[in-house]
Amino acid sequence: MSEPSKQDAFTKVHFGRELFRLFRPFWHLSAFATALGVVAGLATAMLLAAINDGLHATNGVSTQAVLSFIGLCAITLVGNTVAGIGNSVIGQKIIASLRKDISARIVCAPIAAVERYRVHRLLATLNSDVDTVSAFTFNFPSFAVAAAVAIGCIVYMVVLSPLLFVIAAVAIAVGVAINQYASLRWDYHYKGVRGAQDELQKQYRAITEGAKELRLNRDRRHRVYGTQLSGAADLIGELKIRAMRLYYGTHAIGTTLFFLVIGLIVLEQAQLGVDSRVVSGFVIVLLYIRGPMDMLTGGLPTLIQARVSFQRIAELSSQFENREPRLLAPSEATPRAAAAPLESVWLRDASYAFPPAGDAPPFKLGPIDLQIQRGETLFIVGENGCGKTTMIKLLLSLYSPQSGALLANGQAVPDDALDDYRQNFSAVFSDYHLFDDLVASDATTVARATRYLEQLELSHKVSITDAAFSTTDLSAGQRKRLALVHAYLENRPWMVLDEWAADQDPTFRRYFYTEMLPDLKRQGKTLIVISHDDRYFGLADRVVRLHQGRIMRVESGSAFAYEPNVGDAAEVETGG
Ligand SMILES: Nc1ncnc2c1ncn2[C@@H]1O[C@H](COP(=O)(O)OP(=O)(O)OP(=O)(O)O)[C@@H](O)[C@H]1O
Repeated sequence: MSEPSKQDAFTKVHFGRELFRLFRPFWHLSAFATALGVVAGLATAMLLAAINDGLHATNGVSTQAVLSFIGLCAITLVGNTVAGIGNSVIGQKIIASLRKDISARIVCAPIAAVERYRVHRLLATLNSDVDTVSAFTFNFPSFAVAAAVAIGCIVYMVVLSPLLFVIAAVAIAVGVAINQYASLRWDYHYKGVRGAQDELQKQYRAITEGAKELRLNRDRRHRVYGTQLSGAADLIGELKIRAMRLYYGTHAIGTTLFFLVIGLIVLEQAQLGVDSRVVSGFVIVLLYIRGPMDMLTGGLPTLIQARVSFQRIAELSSQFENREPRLLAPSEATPRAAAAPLESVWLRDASYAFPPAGDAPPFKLGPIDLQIQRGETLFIVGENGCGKTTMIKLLLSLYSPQSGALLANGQAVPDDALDDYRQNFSAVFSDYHLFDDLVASDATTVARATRYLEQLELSHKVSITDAAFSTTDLSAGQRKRLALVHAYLENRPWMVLDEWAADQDPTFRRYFYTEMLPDLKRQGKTLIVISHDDRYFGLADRVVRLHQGRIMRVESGSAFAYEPNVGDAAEVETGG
């Protein structure tokens, strides 16, 4: 569980600058709405003055006073309406842009950074932090209006009676000091809340994605629900209760201060030598100013939460710094260079080490020296955890080598060409994500997809409807075949398949190795296949064997015997 102390390590963020950045695209509307809100606020203060004058008008209220009263009412009405609508529009636009902005950072982030950050923390930022900042930005222009009204009221109080104002100012200063203390405590509590929200998100994932395991394992079920999830939920509740206690305590003190000041002024008006007209005007203003003051102090929790959330977002942004800023530029803005076909890929003395975690030494791949030629069928084999997937992530430029280099056609790939380089590859990872729709919806694509569904023996379960698969509720092996349909449709010259055959039945596995791969090879595809199926190693051109992060051997496929009938028949009969 993250404690506030851990949160202190957050990247410090300049709150004002972040706010400015968010509001900048909408500054016209924001300035207009806020200005009208301020005008409405000042008109309201003038209405108070007019009411006070009316109350003490000995010869009745003049026509001019009535007209100006009506005028002020109209200004208040229009100003408040426009400010309210304008603020809502800005709030919604900021929410949308914040969501898109953070998502863009995730889409463009280095893969290693995304893996390190962890999904539950990303989700917590995408959900709670964005909502918190949105709640604040939504209210921000109203704070500005409330501040303007409060200032208008203060000016009116000074004009009415500097002496009474000094008394009120002392009370306001005490109120501000109390609020300042409360805001510091709030900040402390809310950082704790935010840490617990990460944990809660993690446990939400555990109870949804691990539903089956939890049903089977009573001890884990109690641990996840009874200790971890409930612990996080209770901690959030506890910290929020503490913070709210503080907030309502300070709020109540503020309210009492108001009435104490009013009582003091009314009680001591004779001693203070202040006219009753001034006193009543002052009391009206003090009663009225409570609304804006409540708005300002009530916004304190939102402000503090927004500050913490801004820090979270800034932390994410700083970790997701990317050297490929154009990943989301429209395709036409990044014309595929008339690059030569990818003839060879070379991992030249490349190495990659994961950051250390815990006491165990971090895994290091390499240095590795491996060249792959176009058209080759290369099997990458080795024990679990020897670095096969890490190596293909380097080959696909999803990880950057920490030493050595990745060369395409003998040349280093510059940062701005990495995305083009990757477009040479289709991949089905062992932890693949299955998209349920097709990227293109033209008739040719749909016809090709339908053909692949037939080829992969899925057409009795899945069809294409509105450029999407009719269902993805399939068995594990069938889902993986569907992922392969996407790879086929991409029709890239290089294909990477990470233990694709692992959950296929023996018949289909044999079909994959003996029919599909050779067929792809005949089409000129370069095939990089991670495999544990040693029975089929003989079908590769080369077999690269990794051991503990290093290439142990590179052998020709012909070094492995493949006996087409004996092994397969036995496997099919015994079910693998
Ligand atoms: N994101 C990560 N952060 C830290 N360590 C990692 C990460 N991913 C993998 N590793 C470590 O790197 C090592 C190699 O992992 P990799 O996935 O490359 O192995 P593999 O050969 O593909 O294994 P398998 O056959 O089980 O799929 C493992 O020891 C693993 O613990």
